[in-house]
Amino acid sequence: MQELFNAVTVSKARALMSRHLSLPVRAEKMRIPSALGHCLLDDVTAAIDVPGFDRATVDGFAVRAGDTFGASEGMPAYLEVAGEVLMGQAPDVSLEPGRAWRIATGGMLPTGADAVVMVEHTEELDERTIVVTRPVAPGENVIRKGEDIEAGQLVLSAGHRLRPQDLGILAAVGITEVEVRRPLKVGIVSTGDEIVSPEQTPGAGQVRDINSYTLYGAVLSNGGEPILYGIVPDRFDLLQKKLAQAWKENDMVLLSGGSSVGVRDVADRVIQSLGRPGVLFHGLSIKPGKPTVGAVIEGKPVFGLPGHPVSTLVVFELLVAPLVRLGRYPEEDFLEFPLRARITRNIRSAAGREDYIRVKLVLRQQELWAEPVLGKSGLISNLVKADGLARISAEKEGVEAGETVEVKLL
Ligand SMILES: Nc1nc2c(c(=O)[nH]1)N[C@H]1C(S)=C(S)[C@@H](COP(=O)(O)OP(=O)(O)OC[C@H]3O[C@@H](n4cnc5c(N)ncnc54)[C@H](O)[C@@H]3O)O[C@H]1N2
Ligand code: MOO
Repeated sequence: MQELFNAVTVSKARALMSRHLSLPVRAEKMRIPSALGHCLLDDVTAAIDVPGFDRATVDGFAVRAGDTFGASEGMPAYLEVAGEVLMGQAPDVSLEPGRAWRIATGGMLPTGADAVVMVEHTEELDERTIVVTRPVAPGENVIRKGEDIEAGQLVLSAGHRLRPQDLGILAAVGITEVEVRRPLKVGIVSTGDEIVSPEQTPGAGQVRDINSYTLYGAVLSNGGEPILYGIVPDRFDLLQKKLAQAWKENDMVLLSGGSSVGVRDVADRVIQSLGRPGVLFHGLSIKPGKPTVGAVIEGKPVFGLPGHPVSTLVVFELLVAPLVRLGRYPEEDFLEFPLRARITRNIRSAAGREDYIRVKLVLRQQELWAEPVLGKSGLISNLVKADGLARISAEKEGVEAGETVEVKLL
């Protein structure tokens, strides 16, 4: 059979693209709540200890641990209640031996105290005396000064994408504004004489534009700024004009449809006409997603993604998402398919081609199983049913039921 594409592997495609890519790094100052999902440009170092003092992790009594050693129900330790720690204030006197201070969770330990006895392990004999029925070790029920974060410590590294807990640590060290990488602008174009916008009622032979919207969502959820350029008929001149505009106005361009080898598939030639070095590969040795065009035009990536909705999104995950997220492809050892699940049925694949199977994840007897969602790559419902993508490597001719596969959540 005639081979229509000169297909390359995903890693070869990445290497070809990387050689010519030059995505800009633009800085933007952002207040911490809105910086969520953005990438830090600089390392963040703590200027202070967090917490700035030893604090209780339980409600009870601040004590010298030594005063409780050997305490038991039968032989409790007797301690004099000398004061009460007020929240948000430093105790004004230190704790003398044989004494205890009432303290609430989060309160500051008086100097001299090195542990907290839980209120459940005490009994109040009278206003001023407690008995302690269990010993505490030094440091027990206490978060020590600097235990969370030490002054001078690196708390977040440059390039890190901010998650909810990262906003929390920035707040903890008093950094309310950070420099982040401004989202890359990604132009999205759909092509096809049969494609109409979702507002329109499709006539015979027409279908609504799906890919513009899945790609929009995919760019946004990877931290990019998507811009829709609408639907262009399969005509070289019209497509060239639209792509040239999208290329000029963005850092990256995604075209979906027209990437195969049919008479109306003009993606390859149009992209090639935009500038240098141009198309770097046409064809990926994967399924679905084979008819993919990858190009770089003066440092900016331009992709011709296959028109089938599943294929578009699979190729986006493999080749576009890392660029939107990081501005480059990750190192070889980066875990892109971090989950491991057992496949519920036999799946055949051809050697020499990576297969990406849509899967639903199910828990069976505490084990994670991946149930293939079967169906053609032209079916969007197929992707909606799936929780993730399972990868079958190029060396394999399939997987057998029960075999472990690598999965990435979608
Ligand atoms: N002779 C061959 N034919 C095809 C091959 C092949 O190797 N030899 N590959 C098939 C595969 S695999 C795919 S994937 C498609 C890719 O085709 P194109 O990228 O050229 O895309 P189109 O032909 O324009 O469209 C394919 C399909 O997808 C629908 N489509 C396109 N854009 C959208 C959109 N924005 N929203 C919803 N649906 C869209 C389009 O109507 C077609 O049904 O080629 C196979 N053919
Ligand atoms: O490779 Mo196609 O991209 O199966 O639908």
